[in-house]
Amino acid sequence: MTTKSAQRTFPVSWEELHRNAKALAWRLIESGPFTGIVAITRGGLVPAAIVARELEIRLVDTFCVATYDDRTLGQPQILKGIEGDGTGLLIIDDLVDTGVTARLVRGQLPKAHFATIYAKPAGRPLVDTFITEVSQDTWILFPWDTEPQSAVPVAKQVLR
Ligand SMILES: O=P(O)(O)OC[C@H]1O[C@H](OP(=O)(O)OP(=O)(O)O)[C@H](O)[C@@H]1O
Ligand SMILES: Nc1nc2[nH]cnc2c(=O)[nH]1
Ligand SMILES: [Mg+2]
Repeated sequence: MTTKSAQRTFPVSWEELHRNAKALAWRLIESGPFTGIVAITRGGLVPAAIVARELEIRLVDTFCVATYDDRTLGQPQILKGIEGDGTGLLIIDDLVDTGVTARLVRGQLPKAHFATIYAKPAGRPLVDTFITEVSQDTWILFPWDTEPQSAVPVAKQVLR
């Protein structure tokens, strides 16, 4: 999704992220066992760490791909892939939006199980397991991309 079409933001706290990643682990129990986890960098790193802890999987690798520059969708660039067809592997990313990243990774690892915490409608058919669906015009703000700052008082925000 590009900046122009994103109309609302959905901030996610560390606590919420942790809770949702644990919920994902619970759901994935039925789809395993998995021989290892592949985190899609960078967004999949934190969710993959939590799922690896919950599923007691110590073999964790990365599939390094860059699709967005800030909020602008581009051509996905593979910086590091994974050998093989993905048999027995669990791929974790933070979300699917347009599905461009997921389509690329699935093409490389067709036998792997693909899981995300969040899914938007366009990317949803590309994910095997996810926890929360958000609308296509929502931009999810992850805790690693945000910092607390002073908020403008409500009275000052009201147009008179
Ligand atoms: O379904 P799509 O439209 O492909 O969007 C989803 C991808 O976009 C983000 O990654 P990004 O390329 O921004 O890199 P990052 O994970 O390093 O932040 C996100 O982490 C997913 O990997
Ligand atoms: N942080 C973030 N990255 C994205 N990449 C594609 N869609 C999104 C989104 O909604 N939030
Ligand atoms: Mg990513």
